[in-house]
Amino acid sequence: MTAAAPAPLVLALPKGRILKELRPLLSRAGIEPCADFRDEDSRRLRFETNDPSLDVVRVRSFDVATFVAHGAAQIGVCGADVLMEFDYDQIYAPLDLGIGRCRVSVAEPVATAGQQDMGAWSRVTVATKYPTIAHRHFAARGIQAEVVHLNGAMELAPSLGLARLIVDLVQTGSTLKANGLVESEVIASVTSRLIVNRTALKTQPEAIGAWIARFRAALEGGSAA
Ligand SMILES: Nc1ncnc2c1ncn2[C@@H]1O[C@H](COP(=O)(O)OP(=O)(O)OP(=O)(O)O)[C@@H](O)[C@H]1O
Ligand SMILES: O=P(O)(O)OC[C@H]1O[C@H](OP(=O)(O)OP(=O)(O)O)[C@H](O)[C@@H]1O
Repeated sequence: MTAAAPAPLVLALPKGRILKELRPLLSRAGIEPCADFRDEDSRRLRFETNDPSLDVVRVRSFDVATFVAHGAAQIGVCGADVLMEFDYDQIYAPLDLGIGRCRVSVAEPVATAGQQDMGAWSRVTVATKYPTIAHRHFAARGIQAEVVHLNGAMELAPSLGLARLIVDLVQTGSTLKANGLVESEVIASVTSRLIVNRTALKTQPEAIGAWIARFRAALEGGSAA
């Protein structure tokens, strides 16, 4: 009797902007998801690849970290912003993929920028989808952040009286500008990372180590397939 093939490893990929930038790197790493993966209308969430030992799942960027932290996916790609927000100890991030380059910043209305001394504040209202990062950032300055948790369109919050400041991602700055805001402080630089589940890496070091090596080779410009 032949032994059953081991279950494929699961690679969690974020839908949205990172995925677009990631496609060439996936190809260089020799990963070709099945045709449905490219079909944005497909309702499938899990896809086979050209390698029977690897399946891909397509989830929201924040959820990539959750799937990998819990070992539901063994490997993933997500932004350093997401890793900072959750700080999961089960996640090991061995590679900076150099894509999804942006920063997590504080922004405020351009009309009142620089007019107030933040050092004198004890509290501030902040709209963000990064409550932990915001709390930590302002706490380090002795300011208690009262966070209004939004999932998008943070830029509307100051003008509509929801919060004084926002903490959000900035790349070109055009979203801030279009909404009358200005970047006042950079909290951290962000790129996307390859992440792996620590337990999976311990129990399947060869298989997962080989995928890390393939991504590393792909980054260095060679084809790893
Ligand atoms: N303007 C940007 N420029 C570069 N990278 C960005 C930018 N905005 C977000 N990112 C990176 O892409 C990741 C996903 O972005 P975001 O949370 O906006 O999701 P999305 O691509 O809009 O898709 P979804 O909201 O459906 O998950 C972020 O965690 C961040 O690392
Ligand atoms: O500095 P910029 O180049 O303007 O980029 C910044 C914008 O990009 C991200 O939003 P995204 O486009 O992903 O929309 P969403 O967060 O509403 O999904 C981020 O939340 C900012 O709104």
